[in-house]
Amino acid sequence: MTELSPIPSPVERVMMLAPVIPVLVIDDLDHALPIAEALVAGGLPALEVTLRTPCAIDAIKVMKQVPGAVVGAGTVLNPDDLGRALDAGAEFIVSPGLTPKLGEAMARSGAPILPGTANAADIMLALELGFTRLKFFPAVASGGTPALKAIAGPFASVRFCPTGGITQDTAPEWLALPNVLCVGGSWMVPKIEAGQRPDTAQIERRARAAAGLAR
Ligand SMILES: O=C(O)C(=O)C[C@H](O)[C@H](O)COP(=O)(O)O
Repeated sequence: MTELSPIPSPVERVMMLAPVIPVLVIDDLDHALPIAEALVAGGLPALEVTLRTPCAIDAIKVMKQVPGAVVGAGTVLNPDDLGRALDAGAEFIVSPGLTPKLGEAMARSGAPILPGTANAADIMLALELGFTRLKFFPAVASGGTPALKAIAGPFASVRFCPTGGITQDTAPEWLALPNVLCVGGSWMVPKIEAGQRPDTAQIERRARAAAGLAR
């Protein structure tokens, strides 16, 4: 089994930018810039914009204007989503799960990719496709840290970004695992009610606390 290569792959470089990748649901395009600025100012440069809202693709383009931001797309469900995200300039791609069709398109794209996996079969499909840096989703519901500890046995060369149900308080247990490079989570940016502006001071504070987590 190979250990971590001394030269980090492009996706590993994204994973190492900060201990936490914020997972963002942008409902209003006007929120994209202030949210990205606050997260980057707080020390979280890698931003995952989920393709769950109509303005997500435009939000990726807007956030890329923030100096220091490395903007990726999440909730990439199929090759179409992948194409739209890459056309918008997404610098990394995250999927919640993995299918052969999506996996082959992701491998062909050559982009930095974190395919979603939840169990040994998913991880084996990812390895067949050449991916060794994976999202573990939904992390808590899929067995939490005991699951990822058990996975380290047969899959010693794989490194993960667990996401789903992780908070500022529980992130340290995950970041302490040797097969975890970073975690993903949405807790830095609370849901913004219609008509409200993002509370950028709060977002920056939460980002700074997340960026300060040890790994
Ligand atoms: O949309 C996707 O592509 C996903 O994979 C789901 C997100 O990663 C989680 O929804 C974030 O989880 P929370 O931090 O528990 O909110």
